[in-house]
Amino acid sequence: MKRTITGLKAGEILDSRGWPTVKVTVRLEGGTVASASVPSGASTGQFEAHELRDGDSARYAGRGVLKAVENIEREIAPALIGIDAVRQPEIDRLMCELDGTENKARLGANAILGVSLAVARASAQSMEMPLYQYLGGSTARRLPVPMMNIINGGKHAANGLQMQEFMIVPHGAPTYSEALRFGSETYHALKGLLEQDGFATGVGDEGGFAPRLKNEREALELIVRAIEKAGYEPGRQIAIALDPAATSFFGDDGYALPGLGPSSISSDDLLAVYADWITAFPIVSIEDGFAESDWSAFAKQTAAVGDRIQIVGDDLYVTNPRFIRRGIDEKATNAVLIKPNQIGTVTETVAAIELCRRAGLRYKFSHRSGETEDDFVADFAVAMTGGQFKGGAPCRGERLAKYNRLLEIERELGAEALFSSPFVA
Ligand SMILES: O=C(O)[C@@H](CO)OP(=O)(O)O
Ligand SMILES: [Mg+2]
Repeated sequence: MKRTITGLKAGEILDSRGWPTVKVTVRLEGGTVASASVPSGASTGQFEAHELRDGDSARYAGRGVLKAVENIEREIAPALIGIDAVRQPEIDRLMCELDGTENKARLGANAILGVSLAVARASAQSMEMPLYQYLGGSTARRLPVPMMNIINGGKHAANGLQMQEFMIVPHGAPTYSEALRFGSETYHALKGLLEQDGFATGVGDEGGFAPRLKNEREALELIVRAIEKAGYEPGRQIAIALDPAATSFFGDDGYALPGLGPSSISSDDLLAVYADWITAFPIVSIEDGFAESDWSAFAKQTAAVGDRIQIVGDDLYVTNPRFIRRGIDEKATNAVLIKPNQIGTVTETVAAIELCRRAGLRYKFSHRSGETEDDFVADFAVAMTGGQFKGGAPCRGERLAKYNRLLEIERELGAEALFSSPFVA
């Protein structure tokens, strides 16, 4: 089969927040054509690979991506045309070298990732292989536990909650499709409770509800009630995961959580708040519980409760082996969040995961809050077998693209599909 790259085209499309993002189409000799688009975060880590924006305030308030598009067509395309699309590591390395910066600032990580994803998809397609199998090999068959964000706060909603994500984790379900059903039923039960209690049921960026609650603890109480109302056992069947994205409420005075107390609190105080919640609620995972600069607080939490729950670094590591290595040395967390656009290529994402595997760290695949209908990350999660994927609420097209793709993969695998909880019950 001929699969030499013969063409690369790019264009601007809109993401789920209505901001522009990059879509890339690759053409191979032999006729294969495949596209991929790039997501975008709101609570971004300081050291994420650089998302190139035009800065021309007359278009999309400066957030256009025409420069990234131009970089793909004028610089990346000539460098890649003629290369076999299966040579992913070489293609990704060539793009990094062409960019020439530490964080992909010149060509843009959004330009580079778009090409990297589209090349992988085209290559898989040219071999008539499902993407998860192409990326993970013929034995890839583990479906992830979905972590569904059903109450949004922080930078994803303007509702006064400082913490960003309150997720349900239906890890006690027998299969992925049953887990999705458990989660969706709980989502609807929560909507009923919010209506009953007189709260608004509008949603935030990831499709979770964004009610004006008193504080974060009330969100946890509501979720437990919703799990029970849907007929499930909190903890054993459906647990809770948090992503406070704490950098976004951290300042010179400490952590500002006005719903929980009048003044900012210290890392140790916040550690105590989490310790209290872990006892009171069935929490199995906390991501970015502290600011990305507060490494010692992560390590303290991991030492204190890391044998009971998962402590995840997201903004802390930005899917970058350099920071993950520091996390390993300092025993900062026992898990790593994986977002391909934080690092910028398929090959480097896999390298980050390999590092986690060698160090015995868990890893959790993730969407971004600004998403498109592209479902690449669903296949990627199955390919890498980490057993967990967070994709927002079970509603809205850009979130469902991933959850529904996982349903398709499950059907395709049939009796060979595996599903098991990475969490202690
Ligand atoms: O913090 C996160 O984990 C993500 C995804 O849920 O949010 P964002 O894409 O805004 O960084
Ligand atoms: Mg996060």
